Amino acid sequence: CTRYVLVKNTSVRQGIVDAVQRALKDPKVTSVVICGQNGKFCGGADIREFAGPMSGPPLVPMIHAIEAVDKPVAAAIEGVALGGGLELALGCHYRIAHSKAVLGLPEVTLGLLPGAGGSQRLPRLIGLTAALDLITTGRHVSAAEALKLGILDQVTDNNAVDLAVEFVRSVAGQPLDSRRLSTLPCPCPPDVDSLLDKVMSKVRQRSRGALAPVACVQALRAAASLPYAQGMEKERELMATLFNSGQARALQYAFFSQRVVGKWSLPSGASWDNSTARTISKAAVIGLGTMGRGIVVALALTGISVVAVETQEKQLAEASRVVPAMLQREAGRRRLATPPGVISFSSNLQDVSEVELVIEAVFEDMSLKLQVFKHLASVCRPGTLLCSNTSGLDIDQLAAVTQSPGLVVGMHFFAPAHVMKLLEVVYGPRSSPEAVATAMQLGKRMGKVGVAVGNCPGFVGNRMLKPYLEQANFLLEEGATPQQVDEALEEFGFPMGVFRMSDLSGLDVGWRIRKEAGLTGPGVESTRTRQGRRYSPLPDQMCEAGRLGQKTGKGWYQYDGPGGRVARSDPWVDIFLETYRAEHGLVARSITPEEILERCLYALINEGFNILQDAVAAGPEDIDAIYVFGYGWPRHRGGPMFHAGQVGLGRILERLNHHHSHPDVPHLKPSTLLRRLVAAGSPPVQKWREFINKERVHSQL
Ligand SMILES: CCC[C@H](O)CC(=O)SCCNC(=O)CCNC(=O)[C@H](O)C(C)(C)COP(=O)([O-])OP(=O)([O-])OC[C@H]1O[C@@H](n2cnc3c(N)ncnc32)[C@H](O)[C@@H]1OP(=O)([O-])[O-]
Repeated sequence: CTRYVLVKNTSVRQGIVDAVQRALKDPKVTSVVICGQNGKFCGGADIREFAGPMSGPPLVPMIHAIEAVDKPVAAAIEGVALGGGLELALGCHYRIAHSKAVLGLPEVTLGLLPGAGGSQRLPRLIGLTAALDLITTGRHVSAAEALKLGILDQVTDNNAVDLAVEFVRSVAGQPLDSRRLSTLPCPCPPDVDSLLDKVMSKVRQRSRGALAPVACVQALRAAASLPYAQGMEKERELMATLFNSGQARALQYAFFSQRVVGKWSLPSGASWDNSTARTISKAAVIGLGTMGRGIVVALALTGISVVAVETQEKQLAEASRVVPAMLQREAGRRRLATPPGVISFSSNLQDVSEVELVIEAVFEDMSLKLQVFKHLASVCRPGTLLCSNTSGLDIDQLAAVTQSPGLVVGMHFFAPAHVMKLLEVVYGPRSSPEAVATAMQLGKRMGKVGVAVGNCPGFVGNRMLKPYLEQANFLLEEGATPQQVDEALEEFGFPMGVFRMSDLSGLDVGWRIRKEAGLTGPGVESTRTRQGRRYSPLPDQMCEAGRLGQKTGKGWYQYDGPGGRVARSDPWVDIFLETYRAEHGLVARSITPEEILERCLYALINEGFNILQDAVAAGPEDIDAIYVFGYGWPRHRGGPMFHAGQVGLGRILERLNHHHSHPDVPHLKPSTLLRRLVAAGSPPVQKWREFINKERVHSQL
């Protein structure tokens, strides 16, 4: 057994082909081990190669050639064997892995299917049922699970390559027929058709218009019912369709966006690679409402010691009971043996004096937050980082009441905070790079997708949501029903339409904010114009009627009672809307799903362009990651800014101009950046950052 070293990513395929051929010809070689370099087997195909023509030997014949070799070939898996990497390992006769290795076929998450024989070999190895689960979800499995499933032959805590060498030597000369997966039948349960139908309907329901999960089931149906060669033909056909789809491009863009946002930069020039983060081991959370409790759990799961402070005794008692159970549950879900962090509960703000970082999570009220920040500034030791979990208040105003405004940032979590992936890290004009770096690193430790954003009302996510919600309300005024609006958005791919979502989160949240902004409340006239802009008082009137959403059993829909989850249309709402229109002299018209999507989505996208123009987000990827990870934007549509590029910037501009010129919809004034991008020939989304920077230098924005 001779070791051949395979070099460099771009030449990996050629390297494997050459090495296997040499091994075949060399009579001294009795067996072969394929391994990776630097402790990593293979993360799969290079996704960046998908944009252009593929060079080098193609993967499928290469894997067939390995499988056909008449000397035993083992894959020694360290680190990862994902996608094409696992498919390569499935072409080997044996698979030996290190206990920390991770395996999977995540192609579905990139809008593809395992297109190098994975959809045909894996079910032949582990059976149709288990293969359906792995391939349609794309989930990663540990070496221990892979061993149990039968993907691996052996797992070791020691050197996997050494074990694989020893192993293949021991089996040299033994027959290999039963080890060539392409020659085996696919183990299926007796009711195979009903299983496939069930999985297909589950996948269709879960994926909301995504093509890849459906194609994965089709490929597995072929594995279950056709000989290997015909199954491969089906895999090839399905892969060709997916490969050229807009969805695959969107999902691959989303994969890279998630990584781009980690490489944050601030307008000052500070960035991830020139700023140092502090390592936090002791933190505090102030306020143990829903958000505070989730944040405590998210911190404790990283192993950080947390002081959890709540001044209201009743709330504190409840949190002390509920939070440890939440932690236990979440640790179980993440398969952590014991919850690592230590939590101490307190009603005394003085107890945060020794921590390195505080996250304030009290009620969304500026005067209350200012009070807490003043108190923290006097209690905490100098140098403590002070963070606010605000969803849109001014970070700079909070920083101004502390001695070290550079150490203040926003950390905007999304409910439930221990589950949702998004974290907006909000920097004010005085926030130091160190504070931003620390918050971003802390987010990463918590498993979040952190996005650094500038300080403005609503930051990025909620600022874009405002015009989207406004348009949804205007559509009700003009003749749509909540169901029509929600159905159009859900058909687009959102898990929930805007009105269902509003019922879930509570209509009173926005009501309180509008009251604070002087837009509604006692003494404010009930007109359709407020502060010089079109305004819909519909949601305020719903709140005034006590319809706050699911918690009151009634909102835009009716529910089985307070806390009910199943939304049913409510004739009360229809009468309410008719009465409202009559009072304001509005004549209901028929509104198409296309108009609903244009009005809601293009309003949101237009605000995204304004945000880029104002440098509140560093690039379109930041906005897209925020919407995919925090606002339910369908991942297979990339994100709002990517979607704008797919639709065509010229088309978006034309439709915004059209709606803007409508006398009753004066809100949709196209952003200057959008106009300039269209004038510049609508460059692809990957070029916008560069374009914006150039425009800024030439003072065009
Ligand atoms: C015929 C077709 C056959 C086949 O069925 C198709 C496939 O295999 S489809 C593929 C199926 N495979 C997958 O879907 C696996 C996708 N990859 C992963 O899940 C994780 O990256 C991995 C677990 C491997 C490492 O996680 P980690 O340690 O946290 O590290 P990280 O995530 O931060 O990445 C580090 C850097 O590597 C980059 N990069 C990574 N992978 C790829 C790639 N495949 N390509 C290109 N680039 C890739 C990544 O962008 C980043 O670049 P940068 O410039 O430094 O920002």
